[in-house]
Amino acid sequence: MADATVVPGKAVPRGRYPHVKVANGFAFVSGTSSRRADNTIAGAAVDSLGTVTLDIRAQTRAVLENLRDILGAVGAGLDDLVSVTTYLVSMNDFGGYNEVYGEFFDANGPARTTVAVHQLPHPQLLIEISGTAVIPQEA
Ligand SMILES: N/C(=C\C=C\C(=O)O)C(=O)O
Repeated sequence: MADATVVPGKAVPRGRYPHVKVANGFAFVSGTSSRRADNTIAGAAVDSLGTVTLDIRAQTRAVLENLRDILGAVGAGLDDLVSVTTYLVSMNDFGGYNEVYGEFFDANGPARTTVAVHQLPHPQLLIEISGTAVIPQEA
């Protein structure tokens, strides 16, 4: 059986897909950004002149916190992730991303793949992460 969940209080998916799908004890989390429920983007600031400042560290932190919240909705957490795939718009952001990632995980964390992509679904997004977790079973 597979259960699809759109998590209340999180940014509404901008397409016909769930935040997370549960199947056979695994939680498959859709690509997740730093977008907030009000559609603003953590780690993106626009000043009065319209100058946009994007912060990979803030975006990475917000993405991982969003993943944590989405996993929490299906009884899992970041520690239950077994695999993640990270999409960066620029490998110039790899250092900042990697630094914050290391605050959340160590070498016992999920298997990880990081790739650069041409674009993400909003011009202010620098990073998106998808992942798979094993949901802890109650004894
Ligand atoms: N996962 C997708 C987009 C995510 C965007 C966001 O979280 O802001 C998708 O379109 O497949």
